[in-house]
Amino acid sequence: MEVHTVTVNSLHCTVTELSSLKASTSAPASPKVTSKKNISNNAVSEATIIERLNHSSTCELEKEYNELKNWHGSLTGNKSVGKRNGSLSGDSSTTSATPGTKTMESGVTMSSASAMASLTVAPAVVQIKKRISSSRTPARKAHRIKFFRNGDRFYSGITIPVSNERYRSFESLYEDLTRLLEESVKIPGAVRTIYSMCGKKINTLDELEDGQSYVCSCNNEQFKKVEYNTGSQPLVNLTLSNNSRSNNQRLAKNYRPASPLKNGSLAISNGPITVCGGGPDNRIPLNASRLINRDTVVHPRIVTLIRNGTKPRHIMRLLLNKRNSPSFEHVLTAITQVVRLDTGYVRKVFTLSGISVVQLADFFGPDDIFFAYGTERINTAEDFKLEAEEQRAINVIRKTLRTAGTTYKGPKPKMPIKSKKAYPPLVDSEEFKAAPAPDEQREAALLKNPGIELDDLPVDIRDSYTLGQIIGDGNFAIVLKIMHRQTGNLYALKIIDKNKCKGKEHYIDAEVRVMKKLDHPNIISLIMNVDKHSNMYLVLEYVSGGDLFDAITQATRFSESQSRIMIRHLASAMSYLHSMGIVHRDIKPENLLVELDEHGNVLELKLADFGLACEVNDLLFAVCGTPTYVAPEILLEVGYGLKIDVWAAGIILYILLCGFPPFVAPDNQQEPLFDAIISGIYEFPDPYWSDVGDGVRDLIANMLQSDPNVRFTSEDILDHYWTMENEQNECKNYSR
Ligand SMILES: Nc1ncnc2c1ncn2[C@@H]1O[C@H](COP(=O)(O)OP(=O)(O)OP(=O)(O)O)[C@@H](O)[C@H]1O
Repeated sequence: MEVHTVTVNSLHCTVTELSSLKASTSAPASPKVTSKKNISNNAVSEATIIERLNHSSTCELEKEYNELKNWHGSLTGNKSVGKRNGSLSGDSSTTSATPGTKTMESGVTMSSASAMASLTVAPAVVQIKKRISSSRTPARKAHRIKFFRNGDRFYSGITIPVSNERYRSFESLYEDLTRLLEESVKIPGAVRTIYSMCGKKINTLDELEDGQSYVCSCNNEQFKKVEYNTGSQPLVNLTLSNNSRSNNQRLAKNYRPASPLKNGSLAISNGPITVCGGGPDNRIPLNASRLINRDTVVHPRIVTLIRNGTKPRHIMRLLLNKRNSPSFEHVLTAITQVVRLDTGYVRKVFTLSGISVVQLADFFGPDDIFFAYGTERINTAEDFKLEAEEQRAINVIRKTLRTAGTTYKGPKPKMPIKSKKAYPPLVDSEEFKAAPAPDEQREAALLKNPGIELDDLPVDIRDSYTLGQIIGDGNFAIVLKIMHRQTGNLYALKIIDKNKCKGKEHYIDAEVRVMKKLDHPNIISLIMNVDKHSNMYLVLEYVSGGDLFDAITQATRFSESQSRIMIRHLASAMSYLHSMGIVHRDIKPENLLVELDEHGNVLELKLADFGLACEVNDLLFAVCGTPTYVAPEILLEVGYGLKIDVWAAGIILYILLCGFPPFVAPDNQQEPLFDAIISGIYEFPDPYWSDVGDGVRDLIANMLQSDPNVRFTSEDILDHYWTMENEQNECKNYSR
């Protein structure tokens, strides 16, 4: 017999429909379908179905259905229940259909596990189904209903189709809901009651309205009126028709309407959607409006949180940005992580004046101080009064807190002092034209100042290279330009003074060990190394444009497109390093070497100086780095890892765009600088930032996240939309 394909739902619905006709039939057990062979050989003919109809009880048919489901490999159960709203089509089948396969329309329902599954059934089933459908009383079309868990504002709910056919009693709906909720959240027992969103008890299936949401309560829990997570609305609400609009407006009476965002756009509140202005023509899809909401509302800002508890209460700050605040629920989660209530999740948030915060925009409006509550009772009279000590703490915060867009009063903050001596780059050819061959006297004179004897130079280096000018002078090393005699190629010779590194020799070993492993276009390559008694000699790839510190001093600040090139190169180098489990630990403009064009534009950037680099096998605790660029977790001594490099790169990106660092202290004093870094509070002050776009601000905010767990990785930097702009124009894709 020819085998055709329809979805398993058709079999299920046939069983369900048949069962509705046969509910009262008691008959001998039907022959069981237990194997693939049975199905394909017998291929469920019309006769078989009718036979079963006459002899099976509902429960037996259901049992057979379950056996089929268990047998069929493709029935792995997609949890999206009622995905196709009862419409059964062959396109979800996994076996190929022969001509004659039919697509069936039906208002019937499907179980969660069967939603995406397929089985082979004879086309006769279609005929039988049609016959049965026409011979029975008209059925109520399945309604798509969303269910939340009582009291859980974070659970996004589950939408299932509900019809009289599917659920012959409330008990069976309870059973299904218990099973489905258990799959995704912890529930204290079986679902026993269903409430409307206003807390009205639902007693019959007919009271469940299509496209609406309800709350499932387990055991005998009272209805909890919280702002349920309506982040994922039932499909029917994606656009507002006149009908759904009236429904929504009716329900909206129970909710505080969201504040209007843009003319005619939908404002999303924690309840049904409300329309702000305009007629039906202003309708826009919900998901689009959600984006408008997030993109227009969210900008990096620091809010102050008062944790509910015994007075004086804990006061803390949290940086909100597009990464941690894409939705209202995400902000609550971020607040939950910061305030750490004894009662767990933060479920209620109020402004200082006691207004309930119900939507994302409320976190980015005029209020920036919020009370955070869990499930505890709110004593409005007492809770919203601040004690003197609390008020003082808030005043201090207010003094230091300047949010984005504020105008910077006072002198422009300065760059820190350069940590290495700068040497003006010489015109390459001139320098070596003067000394094409080895000139011992000249070379000895060159090395005299740093106190190096010419005889100390390793033979390999003396024989192959001509020494040029000193081009760099760090804390532990000097760097000279050298030329390979045979090829005429330029290199840099870094001579590390071991005496200056007494007790820290392992850093030199690590620098060489790490550099030997590396091969990346944005990382200086190590050509050769020679270890001598008093010095370590490294022959390095040479970069002609000097370091980024000097480039910043020259340019004062860079355009977004120039900054983008640099941050891409830096992130590319970091992501390569980090993929090898190596942290640089001293990323700063002095350690970034640049190739410039004749106009001073940066063409290429390369990461240098691996003197503090090391492999990360566990959390690191050594306090090291350079103050302006040091990450808060280093200062807090809580252990750190690869993400400290991302922090430093965030500081550099900020500097590139405005010419000064985000965290500064008067007279470069370290203590207030460290306090500022630990506070995580910085700003994008006008006029320096007035022409800098939101994209790069967002990237910086993500790189300067105080919490390393939330902070971007180097890969995230490369994937950020601002970094990726105009990517085809440059950026080499390089992998190990
Ligand atoms: N490969 C190179 N090409 C061109 N210039 C270089 C190169 N390597 C280093 N320099 C220059 O030399 C300076 C000092 O080099 P480097 O940072 O490696 O020294 P250091 O003593 O390890 O520094 P620190 O003081 O951070 O320990 C750099 O800031 C840079 O200006």
